[in-house]
Amino acid sequence: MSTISIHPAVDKGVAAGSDDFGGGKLHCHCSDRQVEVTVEAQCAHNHVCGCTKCWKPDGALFSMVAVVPRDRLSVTANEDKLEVVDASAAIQRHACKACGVHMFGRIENTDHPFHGLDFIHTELSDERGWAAPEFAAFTSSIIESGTPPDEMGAIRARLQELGLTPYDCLSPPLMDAIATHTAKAKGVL
Ligand SMILES: N[C@@H](CCC(=O)N[C@@H](CSCO)C(=O)NCC(=O)O)C(=O)O
Ligand SMILES: [Zn+2]
Ligand SMILES: [Zn+2]
Repeated sequence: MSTISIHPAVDKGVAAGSDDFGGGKLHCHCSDRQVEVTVEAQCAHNHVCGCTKCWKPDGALFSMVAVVPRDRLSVTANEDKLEVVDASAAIQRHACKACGVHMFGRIENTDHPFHGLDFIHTELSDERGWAAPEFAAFTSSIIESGTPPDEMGAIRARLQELGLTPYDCLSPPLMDAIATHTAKAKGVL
């Protein structure tokens, strides 16, 4: 067994989701007055992300993050505990002020390619059946959090072993979708 911890949800192998899964509730890590977010949809584009902005559980090198339609997500308990971590970021991450967990990330810029989608961490749900992570995004960015560059070879090999192909931005289909959006906005497509 590898000693590299990518993320607790994948370290023992990536479990497949369920085709008929329709969503669930996310809870923050507080023992008292937990923030609750209700998601009435299966997630899409689940991935592990090495960027410095996504919330990672203690000890994990990567976050695990997916998207759902924003109209399928609502805060159903203790919304007063939420605050936006960085209002200038494209993805505004609504975090619990007490425990620091990011409950959802929302894009308010209507011109953004992913506007209409909210970012969630499915590990915050007790339900099983969420679509599994498919790839690793922003792999090189873990260096920005202090990972020594000479460990990257072993980390990329572990990601490959788990079936999470490492990319340094998003996956090719998502990068193509972003470029298509930009090309249409410019009028060249
Ligand atoms: N090297 C930077 C990269 C940060 C970054 O661009 N993150 C992506 C992916 S987040 C989920 O996949 C992004 O879209 N960020 C927009 C935002 O965070 O608002 C770093 O590590 O910080
Ligand atoms: Zn909390
Ligand atoms: Zn990220």
